[in-house]
Amino acid sequence: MNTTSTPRLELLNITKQYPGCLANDRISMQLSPGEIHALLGENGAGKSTLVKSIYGVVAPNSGQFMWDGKEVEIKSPAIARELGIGMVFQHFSLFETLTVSQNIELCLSKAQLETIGHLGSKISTLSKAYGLNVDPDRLVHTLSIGERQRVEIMRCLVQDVKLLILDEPTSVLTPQEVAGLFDVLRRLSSEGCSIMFISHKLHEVTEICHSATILRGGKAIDTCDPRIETPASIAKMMVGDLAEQDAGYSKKIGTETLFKAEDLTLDSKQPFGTSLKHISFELKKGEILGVAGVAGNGQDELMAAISGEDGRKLKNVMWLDGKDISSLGAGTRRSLGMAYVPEERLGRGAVPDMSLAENTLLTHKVGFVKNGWVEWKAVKQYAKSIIDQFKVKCHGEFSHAKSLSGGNLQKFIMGREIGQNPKVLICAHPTWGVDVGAALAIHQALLALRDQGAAILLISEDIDELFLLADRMAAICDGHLSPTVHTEKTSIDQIGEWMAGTFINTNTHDTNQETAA
Ligand SMILES: Nc1ncnc2c1ncn2[C@@H]1O[C@H](COP(=O)(O)OP(=O)(O)OP(=O)(O)O)[C@@H](O)[C@H]1O
Repeated sequence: MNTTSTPRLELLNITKQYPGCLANDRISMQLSPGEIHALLGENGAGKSTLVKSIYGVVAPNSGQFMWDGKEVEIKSPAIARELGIGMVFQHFSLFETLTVSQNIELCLSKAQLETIGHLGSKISTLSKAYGLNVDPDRLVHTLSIGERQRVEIMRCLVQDVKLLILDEPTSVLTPQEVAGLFDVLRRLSSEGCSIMFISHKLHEVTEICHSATILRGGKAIDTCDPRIETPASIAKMMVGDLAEQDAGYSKKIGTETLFKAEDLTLDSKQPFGTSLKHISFELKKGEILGVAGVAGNGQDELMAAISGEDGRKLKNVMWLDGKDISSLGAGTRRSLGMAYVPEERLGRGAVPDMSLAENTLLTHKVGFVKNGWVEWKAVKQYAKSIIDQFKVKCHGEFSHAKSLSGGNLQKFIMGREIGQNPKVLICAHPTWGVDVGAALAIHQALLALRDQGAAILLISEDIDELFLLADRMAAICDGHLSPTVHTEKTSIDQIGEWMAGTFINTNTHDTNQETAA
């Protein structure tokens, strides 16, 4: 990092006012060439708004940007890219039906394309140089989340990026993918590229960042050198003292079986998807079963099969409370007491252009419709109670889902599903993009639901969180589910080996048994 030279980027009093919300309040900061700078703060503190201003997506009301010492107006992402600013969003902005190469081509100017020459070759060269493993000819809809993120990073690299902005880049990556990403970032930094890094995972900030700015309520309230701080000391700067630490929850043993899958085998609908192979497991009343796995190993397909979103009518493979639900649609399964939190919060977890109240109505199958009429008063009250309980920062139950910050929408979706008191909750990445304080609240709500007698299936790539919350653990690899084991009787190493598929043998019917442990 070169702190003596002119800053690569300097922000002077950047202010952004949304109707009823001062998202950024006179923020000033600077970044040197090669500096990895963390932008930290609670959900809704204004981090995404600030980086969107830098990338020309949001127009600030006032303030100045200095780029390599000269004032610039960043009126659009195209102008940002011309300056050498690249951004990887929290919600990826790729066209699913196009290939990797076509997606990257779309954001390049004619002049850039001419300089690059053959784009596919450039992608392959950079892919090798940075260890990104991106195939230019793959269709985006066939890629896992981790792979899509690498495409987004590649999109920035082909443009000779000088400032790379990453909005919560590690939220859905496996430990191995995070390590790979950090190698890329360190290498870019050593080559003089500045990096702005938004994350709620504070141990990552202390590991990789050279500096940090902390936002609260739209204001830059503090700065620090994360290399000499601890995750706890940074958390304190962000949200004050946390009442309770998120560690050592007691483990429970489930009682009767509420949900059962037996020999669930289902071909993937996607050409590059993962077929489910002889999956059998039981979810018991009053327990959390955690499923670890590297993205793209059948988690999405398993979720779709259990929720009924897959749509294919099966027979005698899934039971809820003893009833065969294999052929029932998603809505009917919900009305029988199942609830889901999918991985993708905008689009599948919530309809972006609908209000929070309307989004609540869509998934709540009991109590909101009487004699064919929607009971709006009850819908509004329910949406409001989630907002209050989970401290969702928004302008009320009529805010559009898309106007919420990522973490606040996640809190709302989790609250909406937990609040239905389901018998069975199937949940992917419960705390994706959620700040430390809110993650604690979500963990406690999940545990309270378990303690009330619900059965919870937790699908996640965050092993630490699985070990913290799950009573039993399993791993999914290439569409096979490992045996399950009591969390206290296993280790990260064993689950890591299962994630790599060591449990898969030729007799796949035998792989789902409870281990002797
Ligand atoms: N388009 C919009 N219209 C109205 N308000 C908005 C809009 N976009 C963001 N906001 C509000 O601005 C504030 C800051 O949001 P922002 O997304 O920048 O927060 P954040 O710090 O990135 O949060 P998170 O960690 O949850 O992603 C929030 O209160 C949010 O509700």
